Amino acid sequence: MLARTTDPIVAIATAPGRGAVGIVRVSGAGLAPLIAAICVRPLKAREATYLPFRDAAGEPVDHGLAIHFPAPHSFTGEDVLELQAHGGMVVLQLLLARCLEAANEVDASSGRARLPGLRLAQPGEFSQRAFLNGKVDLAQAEAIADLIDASTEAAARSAGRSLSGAFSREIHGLRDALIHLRMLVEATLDFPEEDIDFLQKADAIGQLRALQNQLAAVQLRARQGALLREGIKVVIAGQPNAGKSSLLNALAGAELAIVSAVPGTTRDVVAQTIQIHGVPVHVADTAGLRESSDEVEQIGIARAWDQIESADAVLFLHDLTRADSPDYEAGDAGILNLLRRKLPAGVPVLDVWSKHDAVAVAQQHDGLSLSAKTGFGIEALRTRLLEIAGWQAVPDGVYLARARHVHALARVADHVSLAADQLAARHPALDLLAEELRLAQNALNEITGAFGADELLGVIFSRFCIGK
Ligand SMILES: Nc1nc2c(c(=O)[nH]1)N(C=O)[C@@H](CNc1ccc(C(=O)N[C@@H](CCC(=O)O)C(=O)O)cc1)CN2
Ligand SMILES: Nc1nc2c(ncn2[C@@H]2O[C@H](COP(=O)(O)OP(=O)(O)OP(=O)(O)O)[C@@H](O)[C@H]2O)c(=O)[nH]1
Repeated sequence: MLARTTDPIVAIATAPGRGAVGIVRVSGAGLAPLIAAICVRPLKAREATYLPFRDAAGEPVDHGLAIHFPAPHSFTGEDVLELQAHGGMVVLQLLLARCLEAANEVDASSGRARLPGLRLAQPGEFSQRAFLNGKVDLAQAEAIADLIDASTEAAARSAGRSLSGAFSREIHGLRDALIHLRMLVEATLDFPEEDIDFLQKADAIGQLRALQNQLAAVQLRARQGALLREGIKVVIAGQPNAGKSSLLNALAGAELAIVSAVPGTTRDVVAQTIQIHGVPVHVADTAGLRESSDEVEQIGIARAWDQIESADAVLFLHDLTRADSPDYEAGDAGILNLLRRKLPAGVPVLDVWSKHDAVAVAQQHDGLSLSAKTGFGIEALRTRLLEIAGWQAVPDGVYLARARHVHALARVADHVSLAADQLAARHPALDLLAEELRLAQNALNEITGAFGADELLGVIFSRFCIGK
């Protein structure tokens, strides 16, 4: 875990490797003495200045652009210095080392180190400071990481939406509605002579219902967003030669796994992430399941079972060309039995009939028939996978939410629903009602990272006159 500190920090901000430009970024308080040591000229606030970056002997390490963002108007809210140099790893390492060295040099005018305590930043530390200094809330800070990690364009777009605060604004809207309700309930508690009529007059039930609708809409979008971020894991399983590797290749549109008529070709797991309408689907091709005396094949089969046990969905392949052989069918039935026993409840197993092109008369089977060779049925499978994933296109787009947000929202919904039960009761227990609403707000606050009960008190006292 990242501890909360205010030491000055430095890091290479750009990706490792070669690039046209690379950036070394420093954040902390009072960077002026450091800037004076490295930059040959003073820097104007938030203005790029082209100059040599000097080493201890005054020799240029590189020529580049330096920008000083004085606090609080920077990414972190602290003083930030950016050295935008040429993007070679050695150059950037030299600049990084130069920053650490210059920080420890004694400044002639003050007799102190130029930037005492400058150290390498830990992962996420710049963003953590942006959060601690109120530049972004927790959901936005997470969106920065998600934007960088986005594996599909849809995921990147929705992370961008969260970063700009669209998700946080929805959470704030819910929070305001909750605070308003709590205010009514707490006032009723504090001034018992107002009793339950007061809640009725204020249409507390109507307000709670509106809140529930609003919450359901946010939950839907957050769930879809979490799906875009995390995707689902689909495992292709079946007997040897069923066409598993061919199906993976057809879905991926590339020759990833070896296809051959020799049963037992695939040994290791071959995994590939494909996109279906922007949803990342992590597909794993596995070794054909059968009794085997081959040691390597046994290891492959054990790995196949490991994959199956962590799947969100299993595609079970049946070879149509062998479907009328009783032995083959008995083999499939046996594996399916085992599969259902090993899989956690709720994980769907989709029966997929392969090699549709190779049979003269297409028999009717439950499930999906397809041909990896001709592509027949592949689109239908992709659509089916999206359904299994629970994907729904949401108008106005989704926010790139995390499982954490989805869980927090579910807890909010639970508490709000318990509050609704109380309110609907003939004799509502106001203290329980107030407590459920308080817990709902706490769960909401976990999403944006806003805590503090004073917030609520502030609102109550600003709107209610105690003398009333
Ligand atoms: N060169 C560079 N590019 C970058 C970053 C960076 O740190 N350096 N970023 C790093 O992630 C992102 C941009 N994030 C930033 C967020 C806020 C401020 C900033 O100066 N905020 C001030 C002023 C805002 C304003 O003028 O409106 C502030 O919040 O007060 C800068 C970068 C992406 N591009
Ligand atoms: N006609 C036809 N043949 C197919 C199709 N899919 C796979 N095959 C053939 O079936 C054989 C086995 O295919 P693979 O994809 O290697 O099967 P697998 O299930 O991965 O096999 P193992 O690695 O042994 O578990 C190969 O000869 C493929 O060419 C298809 O859609 N149509």
